[in-house]
Amino acid sequence: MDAALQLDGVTKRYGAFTAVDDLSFAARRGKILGFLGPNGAGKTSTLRMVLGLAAPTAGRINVLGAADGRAVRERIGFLPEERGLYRRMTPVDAIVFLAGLKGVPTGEARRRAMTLLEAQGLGDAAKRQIRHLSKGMAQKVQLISAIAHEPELVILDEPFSGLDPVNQQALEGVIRGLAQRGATVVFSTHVMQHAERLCDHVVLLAKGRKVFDGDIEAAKAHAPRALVLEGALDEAMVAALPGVAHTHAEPLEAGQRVTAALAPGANGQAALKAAFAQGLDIVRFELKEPSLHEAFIVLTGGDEA
Ligand SMILES: Nc1ncnc2c1ncn2[C@@H]1O[C@H](COP(=O)(O)OP(=O)(O)OP(=O)(O)O)[C@@H](O)[C@H]1O
Repeated sequence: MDAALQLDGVTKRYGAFTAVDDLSFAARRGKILGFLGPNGAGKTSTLRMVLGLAAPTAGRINVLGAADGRAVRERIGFLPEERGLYRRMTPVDAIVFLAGLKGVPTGEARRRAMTLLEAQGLGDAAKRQIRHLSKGMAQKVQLISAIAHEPELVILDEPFSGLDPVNQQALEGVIRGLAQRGATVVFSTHVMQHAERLCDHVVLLAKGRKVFDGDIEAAKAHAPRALVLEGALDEAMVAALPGVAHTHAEPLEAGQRVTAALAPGANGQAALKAAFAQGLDIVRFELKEPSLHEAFIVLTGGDEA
């Protein structure tokens, strides 16, 4: 199987409420999959079913050849959304203990723990009790404890939450490193910027249903590109340019900024050429690609991430 993880028609109901609705997708080996959706979309419920912490109401899961994560737990690394480690243990001891549960001999686990802690700038904190570490440091230790047994499949539930921008960037580096050494990474997030930078593939979930499955470029193609013009402009003239679907104007100190959303497939260069040909008083222009966040809003029908 080319996929490390595959879901077919997976549904999870809590009583009459459907949290995950007929969900199918696959995470290819050695790739980074972003599992995206607003709060309450069903991401955690899905990951819990993959791990075998909850049973699907319907559908099938194949994770590293097993029906759920329990039979292959030594080959999976998991960072839960709820954080917490043994507060009176040191980072090294916590990592060695958890790696030991996954079959890594103590000496080897200690060596890996020190290497990973040092790589994360936590060499000095390695032998202090976890309760004395900052929240961000403790979170890094928890991440390390999820990957010290060198799992084939790494599942991270909202790994960026609670980290400052510097540590978020460091975590992006860790995730890239995991994929470079051949691991499959699945991470959930409601922050699109991380997914946009990291993912080979994204699955978007809204209210339990999959609304998109594909690469970042394909996701972005769902949102309009825009031509942004600044100057002493007449909004109606911009709206009449070829390929412009609708416009939005904001006042500037001098003149205004008109953002013209382009119709699907419209040629932005042609619209810009026409703007100059018509003598519009343009002092600045930009052809703007949509962000994944903008695509997400279109795909979820305005359900903000
Ligand atoms: N054990 C449960 N019993 C009843 N409802 C639940 C249970 N667990 C989750 N839900 C509901 O299912 C929906 C999906 O929750 P889930 O935690 O899977 O979403 P999520 O996408 O991970 O969101 P978040 O990022 O907020 O954790 C939510 O409406 C939640 O209230």
